[in-house]
Amino acid sequence: MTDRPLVKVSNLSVRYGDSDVLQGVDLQVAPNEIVTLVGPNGSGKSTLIGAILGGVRPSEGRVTRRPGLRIGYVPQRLVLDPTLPMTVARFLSLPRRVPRDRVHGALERAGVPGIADRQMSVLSGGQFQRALLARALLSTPDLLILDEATAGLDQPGSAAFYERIEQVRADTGCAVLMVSHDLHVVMSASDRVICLNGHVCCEGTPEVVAAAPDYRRLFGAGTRGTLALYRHDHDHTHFHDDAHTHGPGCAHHHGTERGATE
Ligand SMILES: Nc1ncnc2c1ncn2[C@@H]1O[C@H](COP(=O)(O)OP(=O)(O)OP(=O)(O)O)[C@@H](O)[C@H]1O
Repeated sequence: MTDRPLVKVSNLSVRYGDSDVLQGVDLQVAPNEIVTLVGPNGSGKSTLIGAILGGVRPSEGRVTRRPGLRIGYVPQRLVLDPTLPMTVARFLSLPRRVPRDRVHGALERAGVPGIADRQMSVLSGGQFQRALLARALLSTPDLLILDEATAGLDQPGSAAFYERIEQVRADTGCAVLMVSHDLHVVMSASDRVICLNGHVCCEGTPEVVAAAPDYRRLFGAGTRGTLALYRHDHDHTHFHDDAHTHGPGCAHHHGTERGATE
């Protein structure tokens, strides 16, 4: 296959002190796919992202990035001093000066073309997150990584943000790896969902994961309605019941299930 993975995580374990936060995690992100990581609080999602970004050291296993891979990262939050005057354009030009037309191009791609001269401190939550998205897009990433990028947005705001992410993927061809708590909202925008709880509990298309016993055990069964509510464009014609799931304590997973969202 020519579609060499952008990132390959192999048998990754991370330990903090004597606590195993991640155990035997395998994961790949292929070019152009949208992969969503879900999992309860403390299940190791940010740690896994940190290992992929290179800031968290594995205690076992490894992370392989395709040579020359450009990653754009959108953090969960960024706290700026509200008394510090800073326009969006200037924020995008930190730490390196970026030509004005590239700033405008990135803001347009992020869905907020008109905010370049506004102060960062007056942006709405959704605009602020899009400014962060625009900043991540400046490097024309092959892989966009978002860690709970919609924290603080309401559900319609989150849904709009994820639609924009899909648009960015369509326009630029980048792959997307995102962490989200907004399971119901985000799942319809994902090619593949990976449910993490220290290990990979289950993975597959959104439908497969939503139906998986491990997912339902972790998040309850009442998600289908909302999942359906935020579905858009994707024409899923069938449901599977054969999720790639594993019982609690299982530290490995099989191949991935793809293709239902094409
Ligand atoms: N630098 C660190 N030192 C020690 N323990 C840490 C460190 N970073 C994370 N942990 C612990 O590792 C576990 C996993 O944390 P992590 O932030 O990866 O989970 P998460 O799934 O992203 O959680 P959340 O959904 O709440 O953001 C938690 O118990 C956390 O306290």
